[in-house]
Amino acid sequence: MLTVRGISRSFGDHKVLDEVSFDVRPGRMTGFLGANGSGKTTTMRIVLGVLAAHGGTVSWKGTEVGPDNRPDFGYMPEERGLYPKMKVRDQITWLARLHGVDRETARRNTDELLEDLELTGRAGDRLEELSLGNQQRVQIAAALVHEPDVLILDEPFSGLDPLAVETVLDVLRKRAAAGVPVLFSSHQLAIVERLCDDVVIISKGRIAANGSREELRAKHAGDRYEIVVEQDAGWVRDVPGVTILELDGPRAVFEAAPQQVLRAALDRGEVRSFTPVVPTLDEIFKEVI
Ligand SMILES: Nc1ncnc2c1ncn2[C@@H]1O[C@H](COP(=O)(O)OP(=O)(O)OP(=O)(O)O)[C@@H](O)[C@H]1O
Repeated sequence: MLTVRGISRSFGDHKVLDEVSFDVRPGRMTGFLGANGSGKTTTMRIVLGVLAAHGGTVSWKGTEVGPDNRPDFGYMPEERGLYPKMKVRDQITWLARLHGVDRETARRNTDELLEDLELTGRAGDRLEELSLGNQQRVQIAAALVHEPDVLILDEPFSGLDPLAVETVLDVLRKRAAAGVPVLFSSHQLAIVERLCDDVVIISKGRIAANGSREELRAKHAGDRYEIVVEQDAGWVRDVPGVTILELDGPRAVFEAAPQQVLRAALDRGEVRSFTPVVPTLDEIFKEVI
């Protein structure tokens, strides 16, 4: 497990990170969410050791990370930094070799990744000849080719079309399933909602929410319900203690007094459905930041 504890960092007088703590668990995809400038990239750079913290620790498998025991990170930076003139396959293989991977493994890993990322047909093209979305896939291959212990990806899904998102997702899930902790930032909440096991939300340099997707949903669920009956549901507003949030013919969304509403509904006729309303990640995000 990768453990971040009490990380702080300032730039001049500006405190950008204030006691940031969270875990990235092996075998799980952890989404790192926050508004622009909330401190995601700064946190990732400190985790990677390319930027110093002014307080706090990063630990890997229970031991504080230092120059001697840094795990092998696969990093996809926000500023994509590959060579535009170099051919795709040569570039990925070369990056693997830079990480100390032997020639044969480097070639094999490169070809497997290009296949998984549906780039085999572009392997001999220069990077600059590819569309931006395909260049993005090459960046992902570059982060993964040396079989890193931990994956840290800054906005890996930005600029990808929905099919490309699925392709990249499959590749990342495969790594997570093999036991690699995967931390990635994203502004695309719908994607995070669908694919993340764990979610960390940062706001103005502080952790605003943190936990498994289900834990967060349950924690922020409140006392909200949806009922669908046969006839008009307007009577729900007369049930004592109830606050109506939405009313649309036979459907009502309301807060509080669920048992009273259900009883009153059954007295009147058939109940088509009655469910607690679980908040979306989008709603949780807006609530906590
Ligand atoms: N090298 C630096 N010098 C001064 N300020 C910096 C530096 N790096 C980051 N900052 C400031 O730290 C804050 C957090 O920036 P950071 O890049 O970590 O945010 P982010 O959450 O990754 O944002 P985005 O979603 O826009 O990528 C911002 O106010 C930024 O201006």
